[in-house]
Amino acid sequence: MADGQGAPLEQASAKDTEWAIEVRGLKKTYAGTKKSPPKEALNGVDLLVPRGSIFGLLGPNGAGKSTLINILAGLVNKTGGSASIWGFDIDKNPRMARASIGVVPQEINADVFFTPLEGLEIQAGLYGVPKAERRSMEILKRLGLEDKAHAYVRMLSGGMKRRLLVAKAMVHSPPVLILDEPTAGVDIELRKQMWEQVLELHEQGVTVILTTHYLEEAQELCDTIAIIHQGNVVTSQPKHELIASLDRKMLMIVPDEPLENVPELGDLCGAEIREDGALYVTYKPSQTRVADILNAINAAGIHVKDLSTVEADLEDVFMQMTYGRDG
Ligand SMILES: Nc1ncnc2c1ncn2[C@@H]1O[C@H](COP(=O)(O)OP(=O)(O)OP(=O)(O)O)[C@@H](O)[C@H]1O
Repeated sequence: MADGQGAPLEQASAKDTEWAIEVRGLKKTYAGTKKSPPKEALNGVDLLVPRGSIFGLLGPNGAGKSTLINILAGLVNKTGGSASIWGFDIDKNPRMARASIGVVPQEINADVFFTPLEGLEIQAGLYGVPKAERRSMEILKRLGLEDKAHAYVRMLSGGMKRRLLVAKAMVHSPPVLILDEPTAGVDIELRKQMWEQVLELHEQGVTVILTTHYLEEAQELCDTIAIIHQGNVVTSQPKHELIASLDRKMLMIVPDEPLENVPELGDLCGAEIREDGALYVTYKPSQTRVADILNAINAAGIHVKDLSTVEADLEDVFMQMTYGRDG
């Protein structure tokens, strides 16, 4: 919890670092039981989260994301390796490390006995934030809950309850906020609202780390992405570099007459015909020029009516980095 010194975190940072989170060789093995063997959930994870980023932590079910978050939040003990939050090592300086991070959990476990304002005040007390320094109303305002400050929590909508969880994670003004599946099971409208909140927090200088199963969410929000798979980080880089590294682009070619057979294009690219008779071509931009594909299509006697390119997206990367590795 907070160290009670009231020192701004920027000044108090244990060492000058550009990283919000620095994880090296992190390991976690859950003890086995009579029925199940020990489980290696993290096998030596290295992860650097730049300050000021919106960082997406992706991975299939059971990859180890929650384990990693829970170690950072001080809820699970690591088996090996090291982790620092805002320059504070979680072993050497656990209080400052914990004061530097806010975690918004997956489940809505809103406390029905308190109003949002009371809930925030209690949370601030738990973190040792002195009364004079509490900003509960300001935080509620920031999250659009000002007029619900004195409402019964059970009367809040699902979206408001989620925002209240974010507010609670912010009471001690942590520079790093982790959102665990912030939009799981919410409708599109609420998801968009949540995205706006995340972007606003980011604009206010908060480093945001989020886990999500919605790849379009990571694509929309995050500037940096790590993919974790079977307890290892398989990639961690700026989103655009990650997508470019896939070296895969698609072309949609609409011919004058719908095609019935795939034309002979050699090994320039992969091609398939869509239901409407258009040709869908996949190629590696590092090896093949679009002009060569078009020449081959012309040579096959196909007249092109329309042409569009389709960029690879995070989903393609994710599939290659995770399921493409299995087996
Ligand atoms: N308390 C525990 N005891 C034993 N094994 C556990 C425990 N918690 C998690 N595991 C196992 O560790 C592995 C990683 O789990 P973790 O919850 O970190 O994955 P995750 O990436 O968060 O998955 P999800 O996306 O489904 O939440 C899984 O195989 C899981 O079954």
